[in-house]
Amino acid sequence: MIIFKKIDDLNEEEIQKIMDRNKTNMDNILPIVGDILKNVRENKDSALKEYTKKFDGVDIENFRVTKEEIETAYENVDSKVVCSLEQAHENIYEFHKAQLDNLKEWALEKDGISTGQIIRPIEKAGCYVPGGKAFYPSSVLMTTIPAKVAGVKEVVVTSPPNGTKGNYATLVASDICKVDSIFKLGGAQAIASLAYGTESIPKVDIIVGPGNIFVTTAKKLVYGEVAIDFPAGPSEVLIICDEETNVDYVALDFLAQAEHDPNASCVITTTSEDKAVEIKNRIIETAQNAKRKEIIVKALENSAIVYGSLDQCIDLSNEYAPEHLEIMTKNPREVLKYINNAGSIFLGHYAPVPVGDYASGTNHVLPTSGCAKMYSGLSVETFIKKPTVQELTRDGLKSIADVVTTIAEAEGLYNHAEAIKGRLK
Ligand SMILES: NC(=O)c1ccc[n+]([C@@H]2O[C@H](COP(=O)([O-])OP(=O)(O)OC[C@H]3O[C@@H](n4cnc5c(N)ncnc54)[C@H](O)[C@@H]3O)[C@@H](O)[C@H]2O)c1
Ligand SMILES: N[C@H](CO)Cc1c[nH]c[nH+]1
Ligand SMILES: [Zn+2]
Repeated sequence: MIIFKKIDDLNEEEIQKIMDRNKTNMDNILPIVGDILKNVRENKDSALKEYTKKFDGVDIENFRVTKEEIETAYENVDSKVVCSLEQAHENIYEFHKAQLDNLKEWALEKDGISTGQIIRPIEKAGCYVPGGKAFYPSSVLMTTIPAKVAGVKEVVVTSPPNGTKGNYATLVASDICKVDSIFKLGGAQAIASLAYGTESIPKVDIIVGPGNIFVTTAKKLVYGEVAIDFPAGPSEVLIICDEETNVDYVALDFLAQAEHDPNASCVITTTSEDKAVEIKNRIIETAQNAKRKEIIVKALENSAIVYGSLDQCIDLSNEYAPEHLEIMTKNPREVLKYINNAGSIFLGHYAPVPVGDYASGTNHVLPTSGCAKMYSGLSVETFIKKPTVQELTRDGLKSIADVVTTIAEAEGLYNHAEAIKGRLK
């Protein structure tokens, strides 16, 4: 645990340490990822093969998953898993369909000037599905369902090959989601291939999905060449507690996030020192016998428990802008009124993050490392463009002509002014 302290006693360095969570030293990562991007851009499939051998230990001839591989995947996945993926699909689809239904085209009409916004999907989306320290068939659902609901024509998935057999449940989830193509390819090289295109991998218009530091850095570096969703790196949770909070639940939820990655981070804020001590002891005790203990112990090092007034807890949470925020206080809806920055918010004692990770319907691809200050999680809107439209009658043009020509001439752009004047002669 990096910090266990009263909020009032935190110095600037300690606050910064909490806000920085797991910030990896980018001096080491940037050159590695930069080289990967350059190599893939220049050498395409041959570079992809080289990196897949180097980082995933797999010799690969064909990146594209075949029909036969999908059939084999179904044979190897428990029918209960298939059913659960289908049920989760239903809930996630329903939630995202509601997002689409609430996205409206609209128009304004004023003095012969009609303006408005229309809605159009992005045409090609690449969905990155992680597969390093854990498998993420659920991320197939979370990335491809909103794309499909938005009306994206071509939705492709890439995920690390994980041995020659691939990750069966990821393939099954992709089939359930009617993904157009699936590729056995992970890491920064997968992001590069989707950004630039190779002999095997199509260039896309937007790349979305979570991933480790290599994947997230690659996404940031190809931004501009393609659209990206936002940085969705190592998982994090901040839990706001008070005297009423059940400490067992806090410990469980802490571990559920920590098990994702040694770089995952968890912050607990609570209203008294006694409660903070109780929570700390319970977390340490629970971690002792936890599965995936090795990862959890490392993630604990990126974590903090702090205590102060409820207002201070809320302020700290807003400043931290967590990927997931759990409010396990007496009146969570009251606290919610003051929350400004969080990727996804879980209220009360019976809404642990894993329900949103898998099946309640909300999306689990969420901004990390403070990006919830400026981004929302993945949604149908991520895959939607909103071109503006205008149409003017002659009278409409007349009514606005003076304003337009005056500003155009003030900018020295006389031909802009003429485009108006020439029509009204
Ligand atoms: N924020 C979100 O919405 C969200 C959702 C789900 C998961 N996650 C996070 O996604 C991450 C998944 O990470 P992961 O590692 O399990 O899977 P991953 O697929 O992101 O990364 C695995 C790939 O990383 C590459 N790689 C590994 N070591 C490398 C090295 N030394 N140099 C270059 N490339 C290397 C390999 O190519 C490998 O295929 C976790 O941090 C998890 O917390 C975030
Ligand atoms: N908690 C992760 C987002 O940080 C999402 C996830 C997928 N599977 C399990 N959990
Ligand atoms: Zn999770």
